[in-house]
Amino acid sequence: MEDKPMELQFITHFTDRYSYYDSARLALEGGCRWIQLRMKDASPEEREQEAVRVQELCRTYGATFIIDDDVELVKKLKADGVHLGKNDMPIAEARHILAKDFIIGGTANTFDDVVSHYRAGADYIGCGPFRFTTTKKNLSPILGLEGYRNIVRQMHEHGINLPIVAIGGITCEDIPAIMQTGVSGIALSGTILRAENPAEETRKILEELKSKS
Ligand SMILES: Cc1ncc(COP(=O)(O)OP(=O)(O)O)c(N)n1
Ligand SMILES: Cc1ncsc1CCOP(=O)(O)O
Ligand SMILES: [Mg+2]
Repeated sequence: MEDKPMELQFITHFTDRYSYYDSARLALEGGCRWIQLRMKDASPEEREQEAVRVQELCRTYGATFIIDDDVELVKKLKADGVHLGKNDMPIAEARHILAKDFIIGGTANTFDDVVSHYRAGADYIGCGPFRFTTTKKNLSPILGLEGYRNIVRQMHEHGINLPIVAIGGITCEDIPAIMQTGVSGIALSGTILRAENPAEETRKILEELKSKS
């Protein structure tokens, strides 16, 4: 696992105002150093083209570059890692393909999900949703602060040490309370892209995270 700060992962999103590439660029300009390229409705060709460009951009900024869902593309481009959910390749299979050289993140909604990702060799957990969001379809049950507290407590009780990244509907104002639950960081998209100045909003979020760590 790379030694880069895990406090903030930006998830790319295509909006009326920004392309996937531009969304990543704005987060990077604001100081985020961990980008996940997530392109749900794109063809494999479009995804690869955009991945090459965003990877280059991440290199320029010295940022970690994760690709959502696509293990083969991660291997082909030598991205830094992949994020996998319930409907994606199982983490154990991805670990077999990618060996120890790549970061693998897994989505969890329950403590049982965390345990199975831990055993399968995940490097971090994307845990959510914190609250309702329109960025992702077919959301799992909302966790809220209590959900994170419960999962973190059970992890301590079972000696499971894995970074937990909270995700889903998170805004800057939520950060103090979310970080208090014991998670390691947050992943977000919408609140940055809805801001009048996304780079400035990213900076504000990073400041808030810094003051809570
Ligand atoms: C950091 C992080 N956490 C969770 C997810 C969700 O992944 P998944 O459940 O596979 O859903 P999609 O993003 O593929 O729609 C994520 N991408 N990143
Ligand atoms: C990939 C993913 N999984 C749950 S929410 C989400 C996207 C980010 O959500 P938001 O735009 O609300 O920050
Ligand atoms: Mg997925």
